[in-house]
Amino acid sequence: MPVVLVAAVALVDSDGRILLAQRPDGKAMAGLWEFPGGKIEPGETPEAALIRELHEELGIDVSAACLAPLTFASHTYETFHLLMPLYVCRKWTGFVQPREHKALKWVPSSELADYPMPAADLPLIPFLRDYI
Ligand SMILES: Nc1nc2c([nH]c(=O)n2[C@@H]2O[C@H](COP(=O)(O)OP(=O)(O)OP(=O)(O)O)[C@@H](O)[C@H]2O)c(=O)[nH]1
Ligand SMILES: [Mg+2]
Repeated sequence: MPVVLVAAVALVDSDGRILLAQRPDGKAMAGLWEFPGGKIEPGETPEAALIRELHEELGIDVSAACLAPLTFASHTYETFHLLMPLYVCRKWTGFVQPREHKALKWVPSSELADYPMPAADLPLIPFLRDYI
C-alpha cells in the first residue's frame, strides 16, 4: 500500500476562523470539507508544496516562515495510506478565492465538527480547537 504525502494548512483569519474548502464533484471524496493543500511532489518540501498549492487553489501567496507546524494525520484509506502534516498560517497576501474547490467557508473552530470531512481529518479537529 503506497504512503501518500499531502501537505495541508489551517488558514486562520483575524477573527480566529479557519478556512475549509469543499472538494469538487468528480474528485475522490467529493463534497467533503478539507483543509487546503495537496500532494507533495517528488523532491518537493512540504512547505514548497503548500506554497504552490495555496497559489493554485486559492490564489494567495504565503511564505515558508509563516507556516507553523501544528500536528499531522496518519490514516489508512482503502487504497493508500495518507501521511499529512497540518500547518497553521495567519499571514498571506491576496484574497482567498475558490479556484479549484466547490466552495470555501470561514468556520469558527467550535463549529468544525459540523462539516463533513475526510476520515483522516477527524482527529485534527481537537488540536485546532485547543490551538486557536
Ligand atoms: N488537501 C487535503 N487533502 C486531504 C485532506 N484530508 C484527506 O484525507 N485528504 C486527501 O489527501 C489527498 C490529497 O489530494 P488532492 O486531491 O487534494 O491533491 P492535489 O490537490 O495535489 O490534487 P490533484 O491530485 O488532483 O492534482 C486526497 O486523497 C484527499 O482526499 C485535507 O484535509 N486536505
Ligand atoms: Mg488539493
